[in-house]
Amino acid sequence: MPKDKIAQLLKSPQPANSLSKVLGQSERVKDIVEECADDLSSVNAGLKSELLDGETSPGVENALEKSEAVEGKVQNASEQLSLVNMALKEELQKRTILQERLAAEIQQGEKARHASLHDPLTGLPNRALFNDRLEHGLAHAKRNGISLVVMFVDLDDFKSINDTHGHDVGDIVLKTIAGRIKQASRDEDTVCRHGGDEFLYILVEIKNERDMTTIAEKIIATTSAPCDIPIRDVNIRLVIHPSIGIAMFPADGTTADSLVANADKAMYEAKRNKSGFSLFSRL
Ligand SMILES: Nc1nc2c(ncn2[C@@H]2O[C@H](COP(=O)(O)OP(=O)(O)OP(=O)(O)O)[C@@H](O)[C@H]2O)c(=O)[nH]1
Repeated sequence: MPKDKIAQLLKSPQPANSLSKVLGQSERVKDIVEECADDLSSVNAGLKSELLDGETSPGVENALEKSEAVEGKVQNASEQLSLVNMALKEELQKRTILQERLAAEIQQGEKARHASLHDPLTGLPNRALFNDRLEHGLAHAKRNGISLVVMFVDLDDFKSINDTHGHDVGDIVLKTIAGRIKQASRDEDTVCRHGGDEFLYILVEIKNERDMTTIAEKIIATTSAPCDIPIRDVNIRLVIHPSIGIAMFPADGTTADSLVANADKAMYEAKRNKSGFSLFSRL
């Protein structure tokens, strides 16, 4: 279901709420009618006892007949109202169940949408969402004549962590590093898990090479901070270094594919040289 439709559904007055208001009003009317029936009943009982005592004026018998007829009608109305209110209650229950089901389905749809666009291990956007954001970012950059940067981040010797300490420790390291890079990024930028130990980072409106360098150094610093991981009563300290390749729109590529491919090439250069990061424009 489209997002705006879901928002509209959630904002619109809940049908069960308005029905519950109607039911409340109807219950109050029923109470009043029942009160009237009781009042009439006691008036009529008084009139009857006067008739039996023979202390009546000539019109009383007539009045009692009419009043008893009204009492019957009011009682009937009260019974009818009881039936109406019972039907309203049933309808209210049905609508409440439907509303709950709809809310659960909307929530499930949202969860499925989130799962299809995010990496289950790190919670970061996945490749599909990254591609979408990159296409949008490029369209925006082209329209406004501004820059956009793609950074390709790959962890060095990550395989040895899995091999030495096991896959579970490798997973904790990936989650930790993902969280750190995400925390170091600006809200308007996108960090995604490209797969394995690779992350992609889209930065918008980077003004110059010095800014790119500063950000790359920040990612290296946050990634390389020691990871303390408790396993089976011992604490192990791991230090992971990244290699980062940087490609900038429009100088290093004008399409999503070319920017990612060129950032990847620059990353390999950084890995080869053990330089931390490398700019595609300098290869
Ligand atoms: N724990 C864990 N490991 C993963 C996951 N996905 C991929 N890997 C492992 O990540 C490792 C990636 O290794 P590579 O990038 O090929 O090699 P590397 O050791 O990092 O070496 P360089 O990249 O050359 O520095 C492989 O051993 C994969 O099995 C994951 O979700 N969890």
